Amino acid sequence: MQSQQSAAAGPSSMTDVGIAAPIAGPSHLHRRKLPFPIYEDDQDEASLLAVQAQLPSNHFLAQRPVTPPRPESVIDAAWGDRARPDTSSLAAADYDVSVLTGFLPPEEPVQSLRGIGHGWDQLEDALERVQYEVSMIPGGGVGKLSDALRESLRELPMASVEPLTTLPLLRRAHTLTAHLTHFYMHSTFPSQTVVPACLAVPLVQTSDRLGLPPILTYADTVLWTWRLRDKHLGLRADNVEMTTLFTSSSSEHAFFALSLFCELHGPELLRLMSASLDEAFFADATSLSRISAYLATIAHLIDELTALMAGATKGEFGPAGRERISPEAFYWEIRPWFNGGKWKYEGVGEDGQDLVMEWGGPSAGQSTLVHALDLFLGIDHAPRRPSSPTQEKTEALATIREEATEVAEDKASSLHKAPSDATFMQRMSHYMPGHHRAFLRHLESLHQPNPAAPNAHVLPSLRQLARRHPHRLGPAYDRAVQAMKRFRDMHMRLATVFIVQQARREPARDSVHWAEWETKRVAKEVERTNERRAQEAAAALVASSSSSTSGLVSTVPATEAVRKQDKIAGTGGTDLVTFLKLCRDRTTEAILGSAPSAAAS
Ligand code: HEM
Repeated sequence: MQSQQSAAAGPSSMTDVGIAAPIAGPSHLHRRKLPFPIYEDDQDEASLLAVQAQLPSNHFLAQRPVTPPRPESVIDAAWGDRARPDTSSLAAADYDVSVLTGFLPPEEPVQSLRGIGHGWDQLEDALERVQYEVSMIPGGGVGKLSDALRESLRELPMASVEPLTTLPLLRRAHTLTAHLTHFYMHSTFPSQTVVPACLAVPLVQTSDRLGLPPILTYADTVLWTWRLRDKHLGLRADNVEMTTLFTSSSSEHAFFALSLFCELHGPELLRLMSASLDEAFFADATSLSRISAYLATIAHLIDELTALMAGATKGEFGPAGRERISPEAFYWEIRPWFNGGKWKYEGVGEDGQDLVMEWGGPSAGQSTLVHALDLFLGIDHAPRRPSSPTQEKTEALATIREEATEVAEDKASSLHKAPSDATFMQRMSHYMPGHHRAFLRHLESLHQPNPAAPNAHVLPSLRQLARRHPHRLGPAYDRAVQAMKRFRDMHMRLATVFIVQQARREPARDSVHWAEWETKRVAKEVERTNERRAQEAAAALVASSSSSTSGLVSTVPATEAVRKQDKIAGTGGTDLVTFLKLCRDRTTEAILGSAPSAAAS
């Protein structure tokens, strides 16, 4: 285990932060002399940053939240010291990552805060009541909670964070208050816009201690929301079940279990990454062949994640191949509970004033595991330099227009806008627990010069090594990146089946979404009719005027509202198809072309 101070000084690999590598590796050889000069990447970072700064805020990379991340300084240092001894894993407390469970907590999450007092019993009771009521409402219950239950949520006691002295207790408190908040906000349709103080205050306080935003996150719905069926068998796919659901349906259970099963691959992936970085330190012939072998296993494990997702599109995944997520239930009944939004949080300001914040809902895009793989392989999601002056001009114009809209919107609220230079992946990292975000930062820092020790060796990234040794390492590197590309190809298919296709289908007539869907359908119908009439009129005009050569064929422009409605947003609020395709394309770009199948895949 490593202290925060020495981690900041820049340890040479993940092993240094406590991700001990049980895989036979040469960590005892760390004193060997470096056999190569420091490799310089040829990217012009300054001009890339300049381009990032121009991104319009509705760009896919400027994905929600628009509320800036909460500063790390809000994490109470005194509390941190008290909580640290409780991270009783073999991994570094600094990063809350375990060799045995990866980004999942090393022990079964706390299932309930009953008995710790200070109002938490009432919150647990309320969760049980609301889960029961929703489970009895056909169609998922979004927007259909009884007034009495909604009222009772508003009148809960203000739970105190005082007894939450350990990470496991805080995790449960966040999961509990975030779920209750989403139950309350989506209890009506349209949703509520004010988070009552009894939910907002403990949610914000636990969020600040965990380095999370005050909204439901991937950590609340996957990482911290499981229990073991048999306590003696330990954490494995056939011995785990999800808890704290919205609809209690088997589809919702399967949806979260899918991500959990992916996370179960975390420990092995992290060990292999760690061992590879240890070897990268030397990069001699032996090390390169070891890294190649590790990369082959990494590619195989990524393919297992892809296979899990392939099973999900067929409705058969999991240990017994029987897990099934109904795409309709996911889209119309489960997913609406996750939605974030621009909400007023009562009483959470420094002087107890209300604050308006806007956050997106949970998404597996917040999985630290996938971000770590991208960082490890050097798959770069940062915005690229515009390829032509015209494109640059278009982006600049879009920025100006966006800024004008933002100014108008800002007048109406106390909302702060996020800087537009953050990439989607960076933004998603603000939805990760603070420790995991710090882990990613640490991974990045491994390959950057340490200002405190300017003459110290900078560890080459795997990509840099593969470029330096195209014959020895290139093919293995490319195969791992190709595995990530297959993962993203399959993920796009998943998003198509579960979101794009469902958005085109009619919801159930008794669903709260039906009226909205019908309005949109009618608007589209009107638009199509108008376009057809305009074309017919133009054609008639051309036919009747033999002298006309100008071909004045025009169409009535579609209304902006309809166009906006046509955009299908992701669970975290992105323009889905464009965004996921771009993530896939960035992965393809990382392929060096060394593997035999590189060109073909
Ligand atoms: C039915 C299952 C799934 C659906 C419908 C789905 C949908 C989406 C959507 C809509 C996005 C766009 C970003 C957003 O708006 O949040 C996204 C992003 C993402 N999802 Fe999923 N997802 C599913 C399962 C998974 C699983 C199992 C993983 C793996 C842990 C995963 C990993 C990611 C990642 C890493 C991103 C960021 C984009 C990228 O890196 O390619 N998703 N997902």
